[in-house]
Amino acid sequence: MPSIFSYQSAEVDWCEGNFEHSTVIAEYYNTVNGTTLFSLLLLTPLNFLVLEGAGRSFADTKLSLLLAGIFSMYFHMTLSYVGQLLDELSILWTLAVAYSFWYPRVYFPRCIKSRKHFFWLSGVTTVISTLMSFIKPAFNAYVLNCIAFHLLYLTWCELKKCNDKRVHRMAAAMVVWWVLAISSWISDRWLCGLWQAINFPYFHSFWHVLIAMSLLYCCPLVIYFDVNYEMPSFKPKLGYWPSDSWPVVVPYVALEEPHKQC
Ligand SMILES: CCCCCCCC/C=C\CCCCCCCC(=O)N[C@@H](CO)[C@H](O)/C=C/CCCCCCCCCCCCC
Ligand SMILES: [Ca+2]
Ligand SMILES: [Zn+2]
Repeated sequence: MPSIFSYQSAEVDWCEGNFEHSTVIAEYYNTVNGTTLFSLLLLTPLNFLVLEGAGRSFADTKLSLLLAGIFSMYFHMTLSYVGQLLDELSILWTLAVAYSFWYPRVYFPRCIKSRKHFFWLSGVTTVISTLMSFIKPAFNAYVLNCIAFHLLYLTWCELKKCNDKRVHRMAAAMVVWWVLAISSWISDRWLCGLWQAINFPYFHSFWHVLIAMSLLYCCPLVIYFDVNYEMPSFKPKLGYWPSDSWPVVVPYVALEEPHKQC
């Protein structure tokens, strides 16, 4: 019986052929583009600096994003059962951390009276989901992807209340990247025979880059809404570095000076 750490002991094997470019790395392009995912995920916490400047710390969110990137690379390198679980559980816990810290109070269920209570609710749900993850890891990835639909719904609710064109533009970019990402993920899962027939089984590696792009737009947006709710004396502003008109840009959120209270 193979060890849970051994190569190819995972329940899932992505469309890309194994060990075609290296004897150590099972899925070469998925791992390499996992590195891109990792690098882009490293860029997202730069947005948190503005909040740290305003006296809040987000070490947990940054750490969990970092771990998600590292475990994704380990999973594709080994295709081991442990790699698969680490990959999925790190995403689950990143989502749990993000929900605990960033979920706007106005959307709390009625029975939840404070962020501390919501924190406990997220914690208990995540621990139960973690235990259930061991039952059928291949199914977990579908459940994790469904959480994006809830994020889409929340974005929609927020956009209805917001007239700032920059916010609508950033949300549109986030959704476009996500649609491209999820299409790549699904097509790798469901149409692998077709991609192998045309010798192009690389859609999962595209997913890595595309979902990271979506998160790059998602982070400033989440912080924008959070500042509006939690720090009403500050005015958040969305922008693009180095400039709006460049073809390749890094989205960011900035805080304008607090309004003077007289
Ligand atoms: C201000 C901070 C807010 C941050 C909120 C964002 C929360 C980010 C949560 C998770 C990070 C995801 C990192 C992606 C790692 C992908 C690794 C991977 O590819 N794993 C696959 C196997 O290699 C696995 O099959 C994938 C499973 C599904 C992952 C689903 C992730 C959902 C992330 C939701 C992103 C929302 C983007 C906006 C949607 C409108
Ligand atoms: Ca494979
Ligand atoms: Zn992957």
